[in-house]
Amino acid sequence: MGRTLAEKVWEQHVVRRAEGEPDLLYIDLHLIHEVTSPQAFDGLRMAGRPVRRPDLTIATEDHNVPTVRGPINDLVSRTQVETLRKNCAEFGVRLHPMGDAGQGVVHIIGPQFGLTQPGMTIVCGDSHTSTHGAFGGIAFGIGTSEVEHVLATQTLPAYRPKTMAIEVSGELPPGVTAKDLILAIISKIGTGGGQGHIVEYRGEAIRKLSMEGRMTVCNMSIEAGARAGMIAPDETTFEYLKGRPHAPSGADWDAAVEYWRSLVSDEDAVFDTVVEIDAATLTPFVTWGTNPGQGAPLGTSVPRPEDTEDPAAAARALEYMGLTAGTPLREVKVDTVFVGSCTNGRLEDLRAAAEVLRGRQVVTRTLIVPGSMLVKLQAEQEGLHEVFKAAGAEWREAGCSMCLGMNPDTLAPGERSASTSNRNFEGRQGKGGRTHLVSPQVAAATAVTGKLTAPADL
Ligand SMILES: CC(C)[C@H](C(=O)O)[C@@H](O)C(=O)O
Ligand code: SF4
Repeated sequence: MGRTLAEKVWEQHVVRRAEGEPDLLYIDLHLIHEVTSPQAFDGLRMAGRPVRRPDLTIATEDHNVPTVRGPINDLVSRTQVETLRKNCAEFGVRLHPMGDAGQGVVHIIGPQFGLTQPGMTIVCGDSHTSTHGAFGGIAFGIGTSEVEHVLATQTLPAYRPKTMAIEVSGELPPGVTAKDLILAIISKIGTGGGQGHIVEYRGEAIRKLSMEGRMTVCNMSIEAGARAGMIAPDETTFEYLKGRPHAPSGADWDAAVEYWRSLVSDEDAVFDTVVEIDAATLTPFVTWGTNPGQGAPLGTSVPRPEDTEDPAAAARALEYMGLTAGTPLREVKVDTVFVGSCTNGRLEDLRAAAEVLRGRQVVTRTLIVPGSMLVKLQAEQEGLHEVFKAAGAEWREAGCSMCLGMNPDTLAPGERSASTSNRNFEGRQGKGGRTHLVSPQVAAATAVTGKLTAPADL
């Protein structure tokens, strides 16, 4: 019987297998940030162990950094960042600190450096590690004790998840993005729909996505409860990687591409679960509730709880969100717009937002936060920052920013945002803050009108 892509990559990395035990997997790349690594390094120190493969370990500062640079005033945040610096210096781990040209959100910098490659196993103490699966590897988030295990041994014990295929046929209509697609998928299968599975996104619409779009889709796999998301590598992947600092070159490149081409699910491979979606039926999609599965097409209205899968949860969500069933989503007023995060903080996302904002004015507080300092530099080389500033938006330094309230970029209680991030949980962007997840295009159009809006409405 044929094998799925996930099975191929997994089998390639098993260093020990025993009946009734998790497989011991070799890890090709370990990404680190300040929030989930301190205790892991403490554990190593106490055991008197070094980092096994500092050359396969890379760290950045992202969650706690202020995007208007200056000292970190919050004590917990400052301690986490200082601790990361000390740990990386002591254990010989490459770190991209605040102020460094390579600094950025952990899931943006891996691909940008060409560290993230097809067929790899990639882990990080962070749930959105699934982003890296866009290159055709197995990438997933791990807990702090697992971070310690990987630091010490470059391996990880793990049970092999089941496999799920999400087949996206047809073509996304104009104005409909990868973000709309993944929000629609999560609202269809639910926040638990992918549980216990590695999802492989397949089909014509996926093949047509850019690497940035593929990363947006894989990023949010975790919001559907999946262990990981992945997309088989193809010419789009190779083109993106070619020439990046850590991509192979010369004869090594040719050999790598030859291997990478084998990283596809076999024709006769059998998935445990299959979900089918027709891309042509999709329209811009927004969330109305307090989990990423509570979403609807922008052209519809806030649903009645009794018309949803879980009426009690929907009623609670509407209460928290301050929304009334039946209100057209286009009538929902927003006071803050955030474009950024590891979901939508890449150059393509900023270009899309700039295209909408060019020659227009924002009426909301609007934060445009590049996912990495390299994205910032590239955006500035194209003059995108001038477009944002002329429109009245704030142009910031790289970091997680308003994706979550671990730094000064937060919503005040009762404030409502249109946000290109990936989680709309209660208090996610600040205590009492209300979040609508949207694409960069919808975020930018919303900034112009002050209500949830698609560019086509302008
Ligand atoms: C802080 C970190 C552990 C967390 C995660 O695991 O995803 C964060 O990045 C998030 O997006 O909620
Ligand atoms: S940008 Fe948001 S989702 Fe991504 S790592 Fe940072 S906090 Fe997590």
